[in-house]
Amino acid sequence: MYKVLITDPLSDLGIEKISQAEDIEVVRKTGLTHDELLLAIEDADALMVRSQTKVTADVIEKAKRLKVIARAGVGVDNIDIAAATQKGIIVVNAPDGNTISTAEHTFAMLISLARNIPQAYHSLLQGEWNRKAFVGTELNQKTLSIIGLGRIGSELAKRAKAFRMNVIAYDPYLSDDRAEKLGVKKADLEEAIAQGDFITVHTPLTKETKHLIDRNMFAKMKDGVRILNCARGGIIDEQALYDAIQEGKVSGAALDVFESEPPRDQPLLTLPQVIATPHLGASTVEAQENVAIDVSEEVLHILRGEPFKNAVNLPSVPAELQQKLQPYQELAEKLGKFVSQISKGALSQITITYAGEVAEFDVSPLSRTVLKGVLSHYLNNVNDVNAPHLAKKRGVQVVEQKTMSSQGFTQYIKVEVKTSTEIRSVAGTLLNGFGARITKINDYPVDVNTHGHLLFIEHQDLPGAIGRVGTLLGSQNINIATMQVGRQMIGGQAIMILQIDKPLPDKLIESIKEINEIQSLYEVDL
Ligand SMILES: NC(=O)C1=CN([C@@H]2O[C@H](COP(=O)(O)OP(=O)(O)OC[C@H]3O[C@@H](n4cnc5c(N)ncnc54)[C@H](O)[C@@H]3O)[C@@H](O)[C@H]2O)C=CC1
Ligand SMILES: O=C(O)C(=O)COP(=O)(O)O
Repeated sequence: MYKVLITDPLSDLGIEKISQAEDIEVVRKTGLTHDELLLAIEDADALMVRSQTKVTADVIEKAKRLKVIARAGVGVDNIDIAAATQKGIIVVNAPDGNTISTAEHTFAMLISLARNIPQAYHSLLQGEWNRKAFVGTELNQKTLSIIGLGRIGSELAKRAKAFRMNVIAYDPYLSDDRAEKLGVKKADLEEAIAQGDFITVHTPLTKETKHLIDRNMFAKMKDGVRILNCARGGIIDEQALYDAIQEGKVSGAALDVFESEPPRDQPLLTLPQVIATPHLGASTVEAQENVAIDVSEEVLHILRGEPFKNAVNLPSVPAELQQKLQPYQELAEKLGKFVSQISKGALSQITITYAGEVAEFDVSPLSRTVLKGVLSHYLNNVNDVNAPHLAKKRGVQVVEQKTMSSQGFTQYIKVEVKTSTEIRSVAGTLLNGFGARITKINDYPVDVNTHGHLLFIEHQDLPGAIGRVGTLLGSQNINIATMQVGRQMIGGQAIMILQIDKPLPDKLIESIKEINEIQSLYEVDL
């Protein structure tokens, strides 16, 4: 039974499926204090949040079973991704579910800002009839500068164009083609800042975008510019915005988000030029259902070990590629597991070589799986998420290469590890109808399947050595399922790989090691 902890208000309908799943216990606890969260997270397998819950490093540290943090929305700035990654916890979000709602909310703010609707309504409620104070401005033919033309920025651009606005956009990842398709003029940041009658931000909040719009930027804007932030508090420097409004440089601002939420004693909210909403961009019935359904599905997939889509701390793998790589995943992991279990000494380098058909793909997801296989021999809780991070932290160099030489196989993967004392390698292939096979160990050609419990023995190729091992195993009632031998030359160095039905008792291992011709023995669990 998996425990899924939900600590922010999520749509009932959106979480219906996960709540009814037989292997899931859903626990909803909203409005927790930080200390209460530290307690509640301890035995949770999954945590589902919106923007309110702060999933800080100490929360992640306290979690003993946590496998996934799911953000029912887009921005993940309330989650310490680095801490989650280090612990191998997958972070997923719902990147598409609230796009339209947030774009529509931003558009509502844009019109409200242009026509002073909130201020006029407020004045009317005060018993006033003041038509002079609230003269607005048309959107028609005005320039809207969009900083960050992602999902929401793009939807906003379409709506602004329908209102006959000139839309210009700054986004370092915006291609000419996409800008053209959207009918948007691509600009650099300075241009977008200098030309906008309205400037709106739609980037994530990151180290790079924190205070992207600062005092310097305000100085470069048109006099009377209007500013919108329906993305994240902190992208715009709030103090600089306050000063720019007071100086008359900025004639109005519409804010849905704040550096600290809920804002307390926020000076911007005392200014008549500022209109604001309490982080309502994604607060529609539709968006909340969408994001809750999306992350519930992701959580179910992750807990059940099935493929999932929207991990924030794993590079995204297109579905088509994922499908092509799927058959190789098991081979990649088993090669890593095998080679690490037959190596001694401190690990310093892992070289992964791909040849044949598999080398035609982007193999980086497979390399992660190889790393997971290798490192899980040395460390607990290694997975695809934290494997590269752990390798780096331990100073293990990872080399990924492709070669033309596939050793006669249609596809071929070789994993070589270098330790402080030796170099070992294990290679394998996928055989039609037989699945993953290990085809080479060090320089010995073999044919071993990738399941169960194996003994890998290095010995001198002398008559009787193999028989003595067999006799000892038989005497202890250990059945040998399959056996492979290989040698470099008659009487020289040789290997034996025995597939046995159960692990050996320590005493028996010692007895085998005492046989004269035996040089080393490794137990390998695959
Ligand atoms: N107010 C609300 O309730 C909501 C707020 N949001 C916020 O809106 C943000 C954007 O959401 P989406 O459009 O869905 O994300 P997205 O990932 O589709 O778009 C973000 C865009 O920002 C661009 N970008 C990144 N760094 C940049 C930089 N330094 N300068 C300019 N552009 C940069 C990216 O290239 C990308 O195109 C989210 O990160 C979230 O913080 C999202 C949903 C609801
Ligand atoms: O999706 C986002 O990034 C949002 O900001 C929406 O936040 P919320 O889920 O409404 O707390």
